[in-house]
Amino acid sequence: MLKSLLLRRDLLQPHLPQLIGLCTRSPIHLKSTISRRTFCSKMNDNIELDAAKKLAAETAVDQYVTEDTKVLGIGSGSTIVFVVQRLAERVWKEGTLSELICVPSSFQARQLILDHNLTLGDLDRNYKIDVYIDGADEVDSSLVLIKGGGGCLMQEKIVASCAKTVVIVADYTKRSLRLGEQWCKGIPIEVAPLAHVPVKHKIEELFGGEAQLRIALKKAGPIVTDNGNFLLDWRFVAKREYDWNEVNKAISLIPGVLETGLFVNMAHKCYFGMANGTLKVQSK
Ligand SMILES: O=C(CO)[C@H](O)[C@H](O)COP(=O)(O)O
Repeated sequence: MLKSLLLRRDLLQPHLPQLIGLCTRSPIHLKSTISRRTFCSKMNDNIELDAAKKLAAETAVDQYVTEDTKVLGIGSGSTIVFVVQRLAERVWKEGTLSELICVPSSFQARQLILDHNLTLGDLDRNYKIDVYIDGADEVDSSLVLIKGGGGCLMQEKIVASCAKTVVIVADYTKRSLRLGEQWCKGIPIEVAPLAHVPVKHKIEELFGGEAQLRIALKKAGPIVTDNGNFLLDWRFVAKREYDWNEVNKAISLIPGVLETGLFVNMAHKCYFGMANGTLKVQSK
């Protein structure tokens, strides 16, 4: 039928505009146009986000890592990749920072240090850290951080606590006035596996909201941290006023809680790469 129609082009010709209109308006066509557009705008968002991360990361490295920096703590996440790349450039292309030792805060950070041929340190030998650079999931106006979206909060907090200066690098989506404005996945809390249910209920009773066990995507069951523990993501009550210092202390005291993803009074400076290619710096 189609073949015979195509052969009679003379008959089809006058109706072509309507036919084309029909085709372009068909739901399937519309759907694929929309999904192509969504795909493209997601791609653009990612390119913009990566540029913002890179700018924040490179500026922090260039301003905070000098020949006097002997030991540097390396955080975890996607922004940290740009930090390590810039460090490798400084060491291998520019021939500087030859004595720099890097202390990792996770399996990922350790791999990054090794992959870039930087000198790997550890807290046994390098427990005095000059500068710690890390990303964050959200940073409020007082530099209180939510960390642990990538599941590495416990080692991150330990390494950060050994540093004289803690510098945060992030893209513009992490910047907020109040916690919860940007990051809606909750505050990560690392717990001993056998305690995940009692800890969940205690947090909810004390502070409201809901604490959920983090489930793996490509494995059946919960996410297991680098330290062999589970994670709860506590979605607090967004409208409630919390004193994050007090909340952090209270949650840390619950038996079975190993660490919280609330970093209070730890960060000294935060570099945000903005969507328009500029940089915003926030200090204590
Ligand atoms: O806390 C972290 C990992 O546990 C990361 O620093 C945080 O999730 C930010 O990651 P990214 O740089 O990918 O946005």
